[in-house]
Parts: sequence; C-alpha cells; structure tokens
Amino acid sequence: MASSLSGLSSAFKLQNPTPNKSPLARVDSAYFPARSKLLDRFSVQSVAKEIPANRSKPKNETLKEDIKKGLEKDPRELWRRYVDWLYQHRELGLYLDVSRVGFTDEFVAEMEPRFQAAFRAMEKLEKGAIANPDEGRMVGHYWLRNSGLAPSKYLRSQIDATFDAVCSFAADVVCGKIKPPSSPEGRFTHILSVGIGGSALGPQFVAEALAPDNPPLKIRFIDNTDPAGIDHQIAQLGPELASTLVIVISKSGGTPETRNGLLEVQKAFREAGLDFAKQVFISGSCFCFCVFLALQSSEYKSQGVAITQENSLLDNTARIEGWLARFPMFDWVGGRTSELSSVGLLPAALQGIDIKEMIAGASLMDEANRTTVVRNNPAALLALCWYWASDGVGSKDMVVLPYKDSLLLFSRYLQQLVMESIGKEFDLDGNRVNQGLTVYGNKGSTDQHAYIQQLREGVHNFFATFIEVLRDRPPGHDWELEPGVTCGDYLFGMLQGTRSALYSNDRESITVTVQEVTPRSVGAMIALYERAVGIYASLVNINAYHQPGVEAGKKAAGEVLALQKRVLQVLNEASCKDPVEPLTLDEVAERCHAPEDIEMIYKIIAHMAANDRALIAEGSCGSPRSIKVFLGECNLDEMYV
Ligand SMILES: O=P(O)(O)OC[C@H]1O[C@H](O)[C@H](O)[C@@H](O)[C@@H]1O
Repeated sequence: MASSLSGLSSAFKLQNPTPNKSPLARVDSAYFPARSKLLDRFSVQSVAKEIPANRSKPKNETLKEDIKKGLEKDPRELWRRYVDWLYQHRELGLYLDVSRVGFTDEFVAEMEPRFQAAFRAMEKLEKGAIANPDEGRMVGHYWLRNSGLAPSKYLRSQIDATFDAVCSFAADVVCGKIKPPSSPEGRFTHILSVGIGGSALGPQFVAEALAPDNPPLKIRFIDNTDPAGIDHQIAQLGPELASTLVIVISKSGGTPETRNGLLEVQKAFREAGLDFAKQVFISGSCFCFCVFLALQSSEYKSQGVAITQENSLLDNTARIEGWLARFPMFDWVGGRTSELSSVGLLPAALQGIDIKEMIAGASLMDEANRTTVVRNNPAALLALCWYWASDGVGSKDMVVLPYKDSLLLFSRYLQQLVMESIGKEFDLDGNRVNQGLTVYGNKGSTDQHAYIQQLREGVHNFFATFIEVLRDRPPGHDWELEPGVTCGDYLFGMLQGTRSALYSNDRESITVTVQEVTPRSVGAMIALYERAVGIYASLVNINAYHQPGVEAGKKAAGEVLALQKRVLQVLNEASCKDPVEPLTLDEVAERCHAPEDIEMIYKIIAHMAANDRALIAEGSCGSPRSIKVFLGECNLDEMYV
C-alpha cells in the first residue's frame, strides 16, 4: 500500500526545476525570500518554459527588454517597491500590496489634487451632504457602522435602535422564543430569502463566506423570477417549509422579480397546507415591501416584521395591523451598499454570524480610509491602481481572484457594487462619458484551470486582484500531504505563482491579504471596496449612488408584458370564433395595432407555445412566416376586457 501511495504522490509531485532559475524564479525569490524554496517545488521553470523561444535571451537582456515596457522587473527594485508601498492595517491584520501595478511617482503626484478633492467630497458625504444629486439623497451607509457620524440625533437613534432590534429579534428566533406557527413546540430551522440585486448579493456573499457548517438556520435564496429556480428552492426545503422563516428583501418594494418570488412562495405554502400569512405578511396586492419577516409564535398573535422606509405602504400596513416589529430601511442606503444594514445583518445574525464583528471590521476600515495621505489610505490606493490600470476609463477589466473557496461570491458581490456605481453614461457635469469598470472572476486556484491561460498570454485587457487568506485551516487541523508541504501551501503557491506568471508578462495585479475569513475581515473588505468605489467615482467625476440605466430595462420589460396581454386578447378573440381562426404573425401584429413589434410578437408566441399556452396550428417556430397560431381554449371572460 505504502509503495503504491508513494508512487502516486511522486506521480503528482511537481517536478523540481533545473538549477539555473528562470527570470520568473528570480522575481519570486525577491518577492518571497522566505518562501522561494516552496516556489521551486512549483516547477517555476515549467512556467518559464512557456515564454516564447525568441525571449530565451540571457537574463539581463530579458530584464532590460521588460524594463523598457515600463513595468519594473528587477527583483531588487520590485522588493523595494513592495516594501515602500505595502499598506498594513495592524489591528485588522489586513495588507494591501500595490507594488505590481506600475503607476509612477509622477502619476501619483499628478493625481494628488484629485485625491484631495475626493477626500473632501467623502468628508462632506459623511457629514450628510446630498452626495447623490440625481436623486437628491444623502449617502449614509458609513453611518451604519458608526452612528455617531450621522448628521442628526434622530438618524443616530434610528440606526442604533434598528441594530439592537435586529440583534434581539434574531436571538429570539435562534433560541426558539419565536416559533413557527405550525409547530409551536419547534423552532425555525431555515430562512428563505426572497430578493434580488443588492437585496440578495450581499446576503449570499456573506452566507457563503461566514455561515458556520451547522448554522442555527440554514439559508436559501430566491433571487430571480425563474419559476424552475423557485420550484427547486421550495423542493429543496420540502417538509422544512413548515419551519422556514421567509424574508422578503426589496428596498424599493417595486421590484417585480421579488414580488413574483413572494407570490410563488405564498402559493407553495398554500399547497403545503401552511398558513403563509403567519410566516410572512404581505401588504395586499400592491407589493411594496422592503425587508420584513412575518411569523407567528406562541407568544404573539399572527404578527409580521417589516423593514421599510418611513410611511411606505408596508410601514403603514405593519403599524395598523400591529405587526411584531418594523425595521426602518433608510432611503440613504443604496441596495449595493446595504449589506451592513438590516438587509444583510438580519439574515447573517439568523445564521449565527457575529454581526457586531462585521460592523467592527467595517468601522475600523472606514476610519483607516479617512486619512488624506493616499499611500496610507487603502481605499485610495485601490482607486489609484484602478485609475492607472484602466486609464480612468475602464479600459481594462478587474479580475477578482480570491484564493479561498468561501470567498467565491465576492466577485459577484463586487460586480454590482463596482459596475452599478461606476458604469454611468454621464458625469456630474452632464458630459457623456460612458464610464465603467468591469468585474469578473470566481476563485483560485480553480480559475487557473479555466481562463488564466488567456490572462497570461491572451488579450491584455485586465488587471488582477488577488485576495489572499493566510490562515489555511484552524490551528491544529492541518497536516502535511507530502514532506514539508500542506494543501494550503499549494493554494499559496498557486496564488504567488500566478501573480508572478502574470507579472512576468506585464499583467498587473493588486493583492489584498487577510489573516482569515472572519466577520471582522469580511466587514473590513466590504467597507474597503465601498470606499474605493466612492473615491474612484470622485476621481472620474461621476455619481456612484444612482442607477438610471436599470430603470430602462425595467420599463422595457413592462412594455413586453403589456404587448403580451394584447397578443393574448387577439388570440383569444380568434379562438372564440366558430370555427377557431388560427392567425398568422402578420394578422396578430395587425390586430394588436403593433406591426412594428412583429418580432417581439413572434418571440412572445414562441415562448407561450413552448409552455403550452398557445398552439401552433400550422408551420413551425423555426420558420416564423409559416406559423398560424391560436389558443387552446376560448376565455369568454377575457373577450370583453
Ligand atoms: O431592493 P430592491 O428595491 O428590490 O432593488 C433590488 C435591485 O434593483 C435594481 O436592480 C437596483 O439597480 C439595485 O441597486 C437593487 O439592489
């Protein structure tokens, strides 16, 4: 057995590189003096082998050639740059390495006035200025982790009271004081969170990053209006639906996907013979919810919990009906910056995550980001790198590579935070700028087996952000899978090797390092990127806090559904004739008085036919001009609508 195992391990063992190190190895030995031995085991030579033959010149010449490209390649110089620019937040144990981004001292000096202006704007924002001018709103997510910053006593008390209410409410649910209506002796075991965008991405990221293996309540998400996806989540809950707390999250209350999710969940409760109203309340037909929990317990009458903006329909409904509690959802907290509001804190607390630590981490990071010295301000350093790497116009994408499975959803979270904030058509002066910064990525080292090939050698249209987590396993749980090497060493080596391999081919990268994934470090990373986005938006003179482009899509979707209603009406009229009159697309379009929408009418009919809601009497959807369509049955009620 041993021999076969050793045979196996030697088969997998990475080949030791040849003695004369490649330029890459020299770069790495400068970067990781204490760890270069480990990197040797990653056959750094094999990476160097990929460098095209015409570059197999003597090291010095190669280095000279690279330096001409503007990126420093001398290991000694790189080490100096690394040390000079290394940012450390001692209390958080967080590091930021920007040494592999090639900004020059001249560039930093040139940007200084804009950074000072950004710092002044951020200071005014935190003091309560209307920092979202297009919507006439303050921007106050930083106040959530330091209510003393809020510009009024009223807001300060609201923030503190809400946080306390979240804590005590979650504690009552977790300890079983608040129970499911259908099992008074039991306790809630699951959360079903219904929400989309900022009302889902933060809670999803934090659940994946921080939920313990056996949380007091397991969370599931419905974050789309996909019936199959909703059915899957309900099916996964099975009989546990009876002990599921349904949280519906929608700040505006006007998001159709979320409303649909709520209505679908209600139906599932009815079909399971459960009294939905006792586990979630809705405000009647006009769906205008923010975040609320409704539940029934032995101590309470059928009560709901609502989180909503002051005096919204939901707020009034909850007050009049005497719901269990109402958490205020503030209009000065945007969806993409709401993870540290009740939107994110409530689901997190119900999963046993220490939300006080999340807030503490974010608060420490906020404080660090208030310095006006760029090189001591981690958020400013990120913004500096983003601007340099993407020319201040988003010319390169931000590839986010956490080398930690639990941070898998960080890039999805950052996609909304960065792209919905920066991706704007006009700047604050009304100039058309079409700004943006594209974010993608999953996790390392997994992504090395997917698209790192293109990053290393293909189109140079990105810069990388590595998220390094130093602690591989809790103390006492690690082991060496080969002499002197643990599984985590491989992960570490893959990160460093990829960073070196990219840099050796002039691909720039940033590295954020934390000790481990904890509520504090996650809170700090959320705060770091929220602030970096705000500073960067100032540098490029845009409003980071509105999202006009989203409304366009919502409006267009509404028009498609309105057209569908007309198509249904026309088909119904034709189907109620005797004999039934199947219609061509042209006839449907004409009777809808929408000849210019014939393509959309065709798509509507094809979708309905695929769901057995329209019948293709002649022809096939593959030949649109051939089809004749009618409805399976006549609905006389609809005839006179
Ligand atoms: O929380 P809701 O009001 O339902 O909004 C959910 C999402 O809707 C839109 O897509 C907005 O652009 C997002 O910022 C928001 O997070």
